[in-house]
Amino acid sequence: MKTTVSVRQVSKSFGKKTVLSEVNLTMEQGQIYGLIGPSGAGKTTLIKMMVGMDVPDEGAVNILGTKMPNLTMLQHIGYMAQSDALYGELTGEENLKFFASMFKMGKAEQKQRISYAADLVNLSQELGKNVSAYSGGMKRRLSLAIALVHDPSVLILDEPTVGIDPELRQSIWQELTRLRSSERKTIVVTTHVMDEAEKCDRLAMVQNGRILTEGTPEQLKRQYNAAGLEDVFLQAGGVRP
Ligand SMILES: Nc1ncnc2c1ncn2[C@@H]1O[C@H](COP(=O)(O)OP(=O)(O)OP(=O)(O)O)[C@@H](O)[C@H]1O
Repeated sequence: MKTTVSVRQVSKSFGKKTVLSEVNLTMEQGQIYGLIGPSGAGKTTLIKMMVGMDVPDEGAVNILGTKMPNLTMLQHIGYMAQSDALYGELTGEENLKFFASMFKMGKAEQKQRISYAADLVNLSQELGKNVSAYSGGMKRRLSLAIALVHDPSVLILDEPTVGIDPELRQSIWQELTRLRSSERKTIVVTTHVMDEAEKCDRLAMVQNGRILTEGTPEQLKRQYNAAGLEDVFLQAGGVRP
């Protein structure tokens, strides 16, 4: 197995508040890796370090063997932030073209990738509309399409399915699973939804900037003798005995 994302002894504070404390994680090619934990646990801060938008005070994050932040790595990383960074006055298609143009891609490939990404999130029929007229769910879908448009080998998705209806959520997860299995992508995803956590190959439970526990969903349930992941989480966090 090839390690694609490596987080080593990462600590981070904002002022006096310690947000991450000696975090170690290893993610591999062909793996969906879930980060779960309560609001404010430090998941987004960790993800921003993977993307290179923030730097650790201590420790290091490596993506595909390269220490982050590193601008050239952006070609290999697809990032979907928690809040959508879209141009409202442009159409969906223009947004996709704009982001695609930042990457090395021929015209024909760009067209094919835009059509694939828009199809995947079921937006093909809406691409001509200005994004300011999109619903919240449509904006999330467009953000996901943008994260995928340059065919990155590492996908980092911060709560990708918030505001997306159950049917599309299911088809997005089907596609994430296919990208993992057929294209051997590494997919890092944060979620608050336990049935999405069940679909991950491995999970890390984050609380107060520390990794409480880590493993496959099955391992975690066995370790805590729990029926479901929610129970594991409550036990690991000391909420339930
Ligand atoms: N730039 C910043 N300056 C100061 N504090 C920050 C900054 N960014 C994050 N924090 C704080 O760090 C803590 C962790 O935030 P983070 O966004 O990483 O949590 P999270 O686990 O992603 O939460 P959620 O599930 O709600 O997205 C919070 O207390 C937050 O207020």
